[in-house]
Amino acid sequence: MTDQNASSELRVAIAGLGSIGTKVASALDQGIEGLALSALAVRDPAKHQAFLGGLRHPPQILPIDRLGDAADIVVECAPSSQLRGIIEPAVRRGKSAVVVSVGGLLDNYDLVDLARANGGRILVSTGALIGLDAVNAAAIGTIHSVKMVTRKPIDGLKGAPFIVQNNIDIDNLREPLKLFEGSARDAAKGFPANVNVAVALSLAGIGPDRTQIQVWADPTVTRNVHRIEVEADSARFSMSIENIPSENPKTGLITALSVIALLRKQRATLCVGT
Ligand SMILES: NC(=O)C1=CN([C@@H]2O[C@H](COP(=O)(O)OP(=O)(O)OC[C@H]3O[C@@H](n4cnc5c(N)ncnc54)[C@H](O)[C@@H]3O)[C@@H](O)[C@H]2O)C=CC1
Ligand SMILES: O=C([O-])CC(=O)C(=O)O
Repeated sequence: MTDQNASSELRVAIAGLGSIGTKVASALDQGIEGLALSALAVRDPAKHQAFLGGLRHPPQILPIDRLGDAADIVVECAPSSQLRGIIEPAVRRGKSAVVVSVGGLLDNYDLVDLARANGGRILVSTGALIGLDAVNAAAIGTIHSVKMVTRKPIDGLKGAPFIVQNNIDIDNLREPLKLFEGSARDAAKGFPANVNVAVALSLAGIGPDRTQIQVWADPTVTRNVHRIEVEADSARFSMSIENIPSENPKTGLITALSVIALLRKQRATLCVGT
C-alpha cells in the first residue's frame, strides 16, 4: 500500500490577510498535515508587520500574480474584484486555486476552462454554508428546486451595491425588510460580499439562474442566518446555519474554518464527507 503522506509537502500561498486569510495563514503556520505556508500576497505589508512577525515560519511576500510560482495551492482570501488577478496566473500554471469570493467566479467562469486546459483545479470551499455534500450528491440525480433565505444584521449588509443603487435606508429599520428576491446570479451582483454562499450552493446544485434566494436586512438578528430548502428526486432536505460574524461583520467566523478543513483534506489520511 502506498503511504500518501510519504510524498513531499504541498506548498500553500494565500492572497489577502483579512478576516479569513489571517486565520488560514495562522493554521498553516501552526501546522497542517502535509502542507506548508510558502507565500503571502498582501496589499499593504506595513499594516501586517505584527502578524507577519509572529509567524513561526515566515513565508515569502509576493505580488498576487506570482503566488503560483511559489505554491501548489493558491488560496484566494481577498475581495472579489481581485479574484481574476489571483486565480488566472495560478491555474494557467496548472496549480490548484481555492476560491472564497465565489460570487466573483460567475463573471470569470472562463477560468474553469483555463484551469482544465492547463491541468489546474478550482476548489470552492463550503465557506459559510452547510450541506454542499448533500447538494452535490442530489445533483447526481435530479434536483427540482433550491430555495435559500438569508437574513443578516444591518452591519453585515451596509454598502452593498443593491442597497446603494436603490437608495434603501437600512440604518433605521425596526423590523425585518426583504431587500431582494431572485436568482443567485443576480443576488451576487447586488450583494457581492454577502451571498457568496448562494453562489457556492448554486454551483453545487442547479446553477446560478435556477437557485432562488431572498436577502433580508434584519435588525432582530445578531448572526448571519441562511436557511435552505432542496427538493430532489432522491431526497427533500432543509438546512440552516446561524453564523457568528467575524471582525468583518459581513463574514461568518466559520468561513475560515471551512477553508482550513478543505486544506486539511488535501493530504489527510482519513477524509470524511464528500
Ligand atoms: N464563500 C463564503 O462562504 C464566504 C466568502 N466571503 C468572501 O471572502 C472574501 C474575503 O473575506 P474577508 O476575509 O472577510 O475580507 P476582508 O475584507 O477581511 O479581507 C480581505 C483582505 O484582502 C486584502 N486585499 C485586497 N486587495 C488585495 C490585493 N490586491 N492583494 C493582496 N491583498 C489584498 C485586503 O487588504 C484585506 O486585508 C470576500 O470576497 C468575502 O465576500 C466571505 C464570507 C463567506
Ligand atoms: O458569512 C456569511 O454568513 C456569508 C457571507 O458573508 C457570504 O456568503 O459572503
